[in-house]
Amino acid sequence: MAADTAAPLRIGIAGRDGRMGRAIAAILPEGTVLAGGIGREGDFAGLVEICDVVIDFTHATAIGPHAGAIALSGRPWVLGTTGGDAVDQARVAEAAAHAPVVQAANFSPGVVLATHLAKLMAAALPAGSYDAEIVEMHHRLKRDAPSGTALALGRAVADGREMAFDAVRLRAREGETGPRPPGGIGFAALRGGAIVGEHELRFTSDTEQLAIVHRAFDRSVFAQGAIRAAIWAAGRTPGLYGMGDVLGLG
Ligand SMILES: NC(=O)C1=CN([C@@H]2O[C@H](COP(=O)(O)OP(=O)(O)OC[C@H]3O[C@@H](n4cnc5c(N)ncnc54)[C@H](OP(=O)(O)O)[C@@H]3O)[C@@H](O)[C@H]2O)C=CC1
Ligand SMILES: O=C(O)C1=N[C@H](C(=O)O)C[C@H](O)C1
Repeated sequence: MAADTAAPLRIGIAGRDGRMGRAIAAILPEGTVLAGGIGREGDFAGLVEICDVVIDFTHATAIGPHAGAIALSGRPWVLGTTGGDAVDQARVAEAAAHAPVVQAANFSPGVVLATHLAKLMAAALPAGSYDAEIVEMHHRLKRDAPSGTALALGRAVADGREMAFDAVRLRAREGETGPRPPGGIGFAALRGGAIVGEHELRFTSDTEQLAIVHRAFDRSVFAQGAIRAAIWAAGRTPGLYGMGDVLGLG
């Protein structure tokens, strides 16, 4: 008997009752079904078992344990959680050796393009004369800073300049900071109200400034991207993918 090709894609949401989990559940399209969802006390490995793909918007402390469960199951994982460290990222990479993993600090198409532009601009504007600074603003409940998107933009600038990001990243300024180190990439994180997500990358020289600005007006822009990534990831071979892959941009 032929396989039932009309079976809906079973999507699980880790962080189901959070801001992003609710935004995703609200717009799941035809051809998909919400198979389950969990909060912080939930059984992630159990959720993975009953789904074709898991979308994960939770907290940085969950990245490592969730990556372990994904590696064991081989199930596709769409990871939007930010705030993880290098150890978490190593666990994500390990999971991606066993399962298709789509990871993005920001699932909006505008940010995919902004990140690409950031790299091109950084390659064109000499680091010695154009100072790169990234300003982000988010709602008052955001827990990590700088945002994952701000860090991704910073990495793109470092890539464009062929520098190691950790070597040029400038951390928070306070007190007697001394002059700005040449070639550094600075960050400022603002928090307030219900702002969904704003990012601005500025290249400033002695005589001019060039900037890219992205503003998300509604979480549905991230939710749509994450759902698109989930549909794309189902049935893929293991690997660590980004939204550029999902959108066919490489
Ligand atoms: N990549 C992107 O495009 C975007 C990424 N994000 C990122 O997604 C994450 C979630 O954001 P948001 O939805 O606003 O956050 P919320 O605080 O609104 O929701 C977080 C959800 O995760 C659950 N949770 C909290 N701590 C843990 C834990 N230790 N283990 C497992 N689950 C946990 C919560 O459970 P409970 O319901 O039990 O409290 C809740 O359901 C953040 O890292 C944020 O930066 C956000 C927007 C877009
Ligand atoms: O926590 C948020 O809200 C957001 N987090 C992501 C990030 O840290 O970059 C993406 C978006 O800016 C909203």
